[in-house]
Amino acid sequence: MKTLILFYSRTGTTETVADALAAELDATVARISCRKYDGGWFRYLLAGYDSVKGRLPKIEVPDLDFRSFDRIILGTPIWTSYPALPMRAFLSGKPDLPDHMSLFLTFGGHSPPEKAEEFLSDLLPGKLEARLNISQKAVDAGQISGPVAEFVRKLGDTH
Ligand SMILES: Cc1cc2nc3c(=O)[nH]c(=O)nc-3n(C[C@H](O)[C@H](O)[C@H](O)COP(=O)(O)O)c2cc1C
Repeated sequence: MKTLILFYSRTGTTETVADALAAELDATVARISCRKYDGGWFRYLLAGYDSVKGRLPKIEVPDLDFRSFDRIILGTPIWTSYPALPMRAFLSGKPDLPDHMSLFLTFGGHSPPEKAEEFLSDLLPGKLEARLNISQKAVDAGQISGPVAEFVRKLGDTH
């Protein structure tokens, strides 16, 4: 099964999970970039401010034919209880995505991930096949192999 993992990551946490999933699934990994929020504290504050306002930024998306993949797994951090703006900007462009979509979120821990999950799933066609929420603390502590294995198992159950 040809799998794409498409993620946004400002500080590397979501990227770590993307790489771990890619290794398990033999998947292609691609990154959505957004220069506006790259950097230190000022960019962090700007990201938070824009997120509260719902101000979608300009992003760079890899030039890929998304329909050529059997399934896509989207990965994003949570910002102000919502999916990070670069992922929201990507989906608001109504990309032509396959029916088999899954999702993973990373978060700092001060908000439950369900709201961001529902927000994203409303922007996607069809039902999500598998979901994974993982805290930055777990990623930093290297405690992701269990949740990653569980997510991969769920994906396997759907095909
Ligand atoms: C602007 C901004 C807002 C955030 N808001 C939340 C939040 O509402 N709830 C939460 O649990 N974590 C929040 N976080 C923490 C991130 O979700 C967490 O650190 C994430 O793992 C970072 O992923 P990354 O390293 O891939 O960018 C926020 C981070 C940023 C930069």
